[in-house]
Amino acid sequence: CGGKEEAAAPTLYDRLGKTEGIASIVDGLIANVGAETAVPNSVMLRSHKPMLDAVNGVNGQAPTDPTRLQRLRNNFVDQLGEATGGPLTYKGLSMLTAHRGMGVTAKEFSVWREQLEASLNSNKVSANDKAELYVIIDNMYNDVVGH
Ligand code: HEM
Repeated sequence: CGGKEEAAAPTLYDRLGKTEGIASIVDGLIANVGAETAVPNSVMLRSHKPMLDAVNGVNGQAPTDPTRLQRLRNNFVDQLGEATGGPLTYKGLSMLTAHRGMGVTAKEFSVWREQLEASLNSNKVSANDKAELYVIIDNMYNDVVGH
């Protein structure tokens, strides 16, 4: 070596491509969830309808909260950017508070996780890095499901 500083091992945040890579994963997840809400017998539509209605407007009415999805997206990027060891700071609600009143079911969680998996695959995240991210995600299961 000989340098003054050892290079720190890359964090999961680094390996996912830093903020840009995480944003791409989150945008893919959101696109996949959005597409799933449009299929017949969608599993995700029930829980997401209030947000979709607020963003899109109902029956030709103006949207009541056009930036709601964008706020969720930015909060999610911050949350993962922090949880994977990056320099971002999550400023959103706790997972329990964010999902309270939604009554998210185990089935809904598992379909949501499939949308995440598809985004991780299209972003070419390695099996190892996916496993590490799923530890973080699955730790939140009890705060997300059943409230
Ligand atoms: C571990 C898994 C999950 C994580 C990490 C997560 C993360 C988040 C985050 C960060 C927010 C925004 C909180 C805020 O803005 O303060 C949020 C909101 C939301 N989540 Fe999740 N979520 C997860 C699972 C789910 C599942 C399984 C569903 C439904 C099937 C779901 C539906 C929603 C909806 C509908 C909102 C929001 C919002 C609104 O009304 O604006 N989430 N989630």
